Amino acid sequence: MSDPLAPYDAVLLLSYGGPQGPDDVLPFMRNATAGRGVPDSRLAEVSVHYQRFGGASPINARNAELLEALRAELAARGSRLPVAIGNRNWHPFVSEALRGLADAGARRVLALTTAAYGSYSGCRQYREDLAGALALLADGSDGATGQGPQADAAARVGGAGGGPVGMVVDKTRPFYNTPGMLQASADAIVAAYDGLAAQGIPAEAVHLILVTHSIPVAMERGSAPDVAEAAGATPPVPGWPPVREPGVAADLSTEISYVEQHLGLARVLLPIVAQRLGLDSPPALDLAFCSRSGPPQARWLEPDINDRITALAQAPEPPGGIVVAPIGFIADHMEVVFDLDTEARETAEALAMPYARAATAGTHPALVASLADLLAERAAVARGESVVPTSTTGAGPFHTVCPDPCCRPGGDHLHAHHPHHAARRSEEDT
Ligand SMILES: CC1=C(CCC(=O)O)c2cc3nc(cc4[nH]c(cc5[nH]c(cc1n2)c(C)c5CCC(=O)O)c(CCC(=O)O)c4C)C(CCC(=O)O)=C3C
Ligand SMILES: [Fe+2]
Repeated sequence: MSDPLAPYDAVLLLSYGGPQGPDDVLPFMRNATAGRGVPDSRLAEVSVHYQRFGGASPINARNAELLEALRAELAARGSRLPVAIGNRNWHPFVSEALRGLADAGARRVLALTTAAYGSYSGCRQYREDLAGALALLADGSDGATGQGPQADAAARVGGAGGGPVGMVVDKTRPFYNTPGMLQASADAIVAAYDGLAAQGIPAEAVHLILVTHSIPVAMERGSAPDVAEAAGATPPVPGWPPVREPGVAADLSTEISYVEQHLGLARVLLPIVAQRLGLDSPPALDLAFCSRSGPPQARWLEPDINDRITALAQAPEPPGGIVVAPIGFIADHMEVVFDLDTEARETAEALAMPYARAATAGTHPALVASLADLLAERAAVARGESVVPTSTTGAGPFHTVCPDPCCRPGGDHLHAHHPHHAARRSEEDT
């Protein structure tokens, strides 16, 4: 009997990676910042965050839990495919994971990222990581030589297999718009409100702030620039039929930017939260950002979560408490345990503002089920079946291969194929 995920013969969970001990912190930070214009001062500052946690990022344990939950879910659905984890910036690197799968006989791998939203960082860059790892595998050099983090990985894999391998890897689409993300986010926010209610703060008095990772403004623009125009279509509307022909990358009319993806989730999430808490109207839509990086002169998405908390606390009628919900992350990794549980909490405490941080989705069964559905959806596409992707928001991105205009890093790379747009945008920037 064929596997429900056929034609794939392995699954790869693609993630960011994090140090496993104090000695890993500096080399990990060098990998994470290499060639990305992150100043040494920021590298040093973030290294201290990791050392505060004994040099080990919680991302490794959280990803191990997700891997186990996903394995169990796929097994329960009758799949026998091996599931491995491969990271961009630390062991096991993508090249190490693919070599392991190849040595076990895999040749057609389906990759799923731990990034829920599409942008260069969360989408195209993972495809670049896969391409780099596959190039090493194809000439067998992953066991010996190479460049950058993958090469470092390769040097340590040494001879596990070593020979050239031809392998194909496909990737699933971003999954912020799946039912599992919606349900896990709603459950977590309701639980955080309940925590404040137990301290005597009624839901009506609470202000909800949704939080995600800041990215450069240029990367936000590159995440879905002028895609409606590129497709010759009207902008995305709820209920747009997101039908995709087998083998065709995307319906460009449903491609929306990184920020718009968060707002799309928020618009379906807030009424559910209100209903479950018995509120007369949904909480105000308030999206803030954490973990700003990059050089000081670069523009990143704002407001920063700390600035937002300060502004609320100093408003004429401050809320009775705040719930901070990190919908941008699916697990409690460093951005969550440091930037939110440590820094933002201190900001709130200094202003005597009651603070509750909503849980991340983690291994919420609804999320794990949606991730398994996503793999099944992509496998059906690979088999040539016509598939209507599930979307709680009515919009994408649904692509599994970035259409040319989307998921661009921004900056000089933005609009490389649209010089007239580049000119217009640089005017806007000045
Ligand atoms: C959109 C996005 C996600 C969410 C999607 C996804 O999950 O992929 C994400 C996740 C993560 N980011 C992480 C860690 C870091 N991110 C950095 C730097 C950067 N992140 C960026 C964006 C994102 N990052 C960007 C545009 C940069 C600037 C440099 C560059 O363009 O790459 C740096 C460098 C130092 C700094 O400046 O902070 C570090 C150490 C960890 C691991 C945490 C742990 O160890 O527990 C995770 C899950
Ligand atoms: Fe993409």
